[in-house]
Amino acid sequence: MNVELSTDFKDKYRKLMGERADKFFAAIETDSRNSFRINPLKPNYKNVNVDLSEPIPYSDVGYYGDIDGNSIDHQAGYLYSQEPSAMYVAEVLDPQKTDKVLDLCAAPGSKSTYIATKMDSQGLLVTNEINNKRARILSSNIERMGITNAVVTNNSPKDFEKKFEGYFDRILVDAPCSGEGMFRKDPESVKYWSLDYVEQCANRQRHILDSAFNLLKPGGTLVYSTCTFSPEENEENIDHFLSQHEEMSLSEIKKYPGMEDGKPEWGNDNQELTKALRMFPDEFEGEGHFMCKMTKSGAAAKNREKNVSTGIGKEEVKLLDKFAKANLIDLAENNWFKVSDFLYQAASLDNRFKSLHVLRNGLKLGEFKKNRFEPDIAWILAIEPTKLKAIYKLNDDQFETYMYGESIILTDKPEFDNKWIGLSYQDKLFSWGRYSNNQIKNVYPKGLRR
Ligand SMILES: C[S@@+](CC[C@H](N)C(=O)[O-])C[C@H]1O[C@@H](n2cnc3c(N)ncnc32)[C@H](O)[C@@H]1O
Repeated sequence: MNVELSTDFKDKYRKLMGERADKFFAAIETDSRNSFRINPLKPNYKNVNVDLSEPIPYSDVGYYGDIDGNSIDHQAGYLYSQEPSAMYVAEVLDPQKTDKVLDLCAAPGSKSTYIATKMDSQGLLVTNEINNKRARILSSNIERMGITNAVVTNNSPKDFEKKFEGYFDRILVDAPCSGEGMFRKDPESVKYWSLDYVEQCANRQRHILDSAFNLLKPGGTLVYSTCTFSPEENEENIDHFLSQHEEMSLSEIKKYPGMEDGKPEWGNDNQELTKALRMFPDEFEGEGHFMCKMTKSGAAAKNREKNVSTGIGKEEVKLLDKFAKANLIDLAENNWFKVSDFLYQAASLDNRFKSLHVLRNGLKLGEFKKNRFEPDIAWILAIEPTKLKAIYKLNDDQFETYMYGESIILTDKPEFDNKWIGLSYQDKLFSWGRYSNNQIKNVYPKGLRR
């Protein structure tokens, strides 16, 4: 790996790290180790074509190794690529199944998707990204992983303050940062780095943290993380934040071998900062990271939720019923919610979400078209296979054909005669197929085809 560290960077860290600096610079020059997660939200989730012999010690779902982004395992949401250090953030946040969780800086979604699996897709996960293009990538990752408890929003942290004061039990601020910890994974990022850039990032992070404070319930938990080494963006910022908000205090984080304490000497000599956690690549098998966990004191006020109306008319219920009778074993009403012609199983019906730019609220079931209902890819990626009347198992050639956008011609008459069937490959549901006249018509979204 060829990482050209600037003189400013080297001088700064020589001063901060003393004798350790050369070992630290050398580690940034070495290759990083890849890792990935399996997805317990999927049926038979350990049935994947990857080596699971090297588990990551602090994660039930993380493994060292490489994955193929074009494989069925990836395409059907059984795998998610995430580097080892970043995996620990969701473990530190420790979301519970009844929590309302906010991931404030969430794209592309590696931490949100981990959080959702830890919540078993229950409770509420609001996953937000300020940048629209990145928010859409976040939304597609939420879909691929079969997550049903997430509201995906595209807002600035400030936008939340209007309606969501004291709303969330747990908040993650995985802050936009100078990315020093990612230099060896993404050597291009070295080019954007400067001493001024670090200052700009630190300033932006202070604003995001202040919003998070406003949105956190008394008694709630806030996790702050960055993938950078700079004291300004880590210990200094947290020391400043604690001095501004006396209700907030740091909590201990369990440290595994190679993980280090936060550095009080880098944060105004605040000894509480030893409770924070640092990962440096010369001591830890992962990229550079900082994490800390804080609690807000006080008792939570009663949360009065006002629900929106679901917006579904009698005609639409009939169309859905017709679809369900023909293609499903059963369909129980569950938070149905209509947005223009699209039907969702909402993650939240709380009226307050009207004030935000919501890209996805829960599970997108499908679309009402003229006289019919058509199911969405999101639904097949989240559905329990036993709920479908028919699943057609594609062979290797048929899978290739389908991924290239073509229909499947059946030579024998199949056992099913319903129109919408689940398609699986290597026992993983990945798409709907529309059956008629001995053909399975291709309905795989164009953006996902090869
Ligand atoms: C470190 S990345 C998040 C990575 C993500 N948590 C994950 O694990 O996949 C930080 C994100 O913050 C977003 N961001 C940039 N400026 C922001 C701001 N002022 N407020 C909130 N988020 C911002 C960036 O677009 C970026 O997607």
